[in-house]
Amino acid sequence: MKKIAVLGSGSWGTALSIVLADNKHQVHLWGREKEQVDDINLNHENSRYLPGVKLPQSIKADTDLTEVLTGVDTVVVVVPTSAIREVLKKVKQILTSPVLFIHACKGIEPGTYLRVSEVIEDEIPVSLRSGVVVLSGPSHAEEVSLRQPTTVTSSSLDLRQAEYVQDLFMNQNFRVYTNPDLIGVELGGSLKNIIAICTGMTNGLGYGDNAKAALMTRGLAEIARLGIKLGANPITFAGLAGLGDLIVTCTSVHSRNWRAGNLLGRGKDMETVLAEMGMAVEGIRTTKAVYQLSNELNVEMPITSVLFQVLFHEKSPHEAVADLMGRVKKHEVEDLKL
Ligand SMILES: NC(=O)c1ccc[n+]([C@@H]2O[C@H](COP(=O)([O-])OP(=O)(O)OC[C@H]3O[C@@H](n4cnc5c(N)ncnc54)[C@H](O)[C@@H]3O)[C@@H](O)[C@H]2O)c1
Ligand SMILES: O=P(O)(O)OC[C@H](O)CO
Repeated sequence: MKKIAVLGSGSWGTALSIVLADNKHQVHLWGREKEQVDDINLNHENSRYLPGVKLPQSIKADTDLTEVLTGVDTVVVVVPTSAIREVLKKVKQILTSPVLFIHACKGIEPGTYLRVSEVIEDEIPVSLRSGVVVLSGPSHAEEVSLRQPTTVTSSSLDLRQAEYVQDLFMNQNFRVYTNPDLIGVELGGSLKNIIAICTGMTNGLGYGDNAKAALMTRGLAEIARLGIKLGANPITFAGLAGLGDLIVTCTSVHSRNWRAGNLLGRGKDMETVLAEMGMAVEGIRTTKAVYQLSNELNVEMPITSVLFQVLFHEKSPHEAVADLMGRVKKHEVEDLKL
């Protein structure tokens, strides 16, 4: 049994805490909202993010970050990527000895184009980290919290640390594979959100499964194209952190990215959509980062590019579809550049 700090008491931080508590680890969950922390401690529920789910009584929540970090050597970071730096800056003020950072976030930082493991390395001095591991894959918090069968991937530059994380989380409902391709695993988990917004949007426009399959397939081609350029192993995109997560996010009503896209497709504006969601929609920031990065690297990403125009330059979803369908003719496989 280990004492583990989980930073972020939203949907995914809470669901991962359930997995760790089921594995008999002592979970100390940090949340910034007192109301939520009290709900977890007193009612053993997180009714704002996972209504109706009973949490193991062993999970203790706290708003005091120092308290949560005391005596731990393993820290799971599960806040939206927009909050990562802010949280890490607080963490490094508190730590006095190195900890293993596990992150379960899916996004790319606009401006720097850094993956979350790179943001951790950027913010946390070597003297305060013993390693960085990502846990990613097709996993909706709503299903994990009900202990439904789920498979994910643990990845790190140090395979032994990925295996350590595999052992921490793995149980009969939650199967964890390892993959040494940190770049591919982080990119797969982040970039699928862009495509999920698009599939939600086409559903919102009234289009069906043909459009969804087209976006997922051609979306995977452009994810792989950028990934290969950045040094990822192309095979990773056929695995859990690639195709697996693309499927689960593009086809599920649980997905916040899909739902946000769906509302946009139904004609709602971005401000209304974000207010209605009230949860992290990672794909929006990631679209901006990836659009800019792909332009800098001269990697063709037509789906990301039209979504960027919809999200940030008021292109209508109808026009975006017309742009994609009216592109010059192409060879399919040659276009993959694998
Ligand atoms: N929800 C899922 O099913 C799921 C699955 C896999 C990965 N993820 C990833 O996990 C990450 C977190 O997503 P989530 O679903 O838990 O989001 P969420 O919207 O459900 O919850 C976000 C949590 O972060 C907290 N937060 C926001 N800004 C903060 C800040 N500055 N300081 C401290 N806390 C802050 C919020 O209070 C909230 O508790 C995202 O990168 C997401 O892509 C989510
Ligand atoms: O709800 P989403 O769209 O953030 O997706 C959640 C997970 O990333 C699915 O694996």
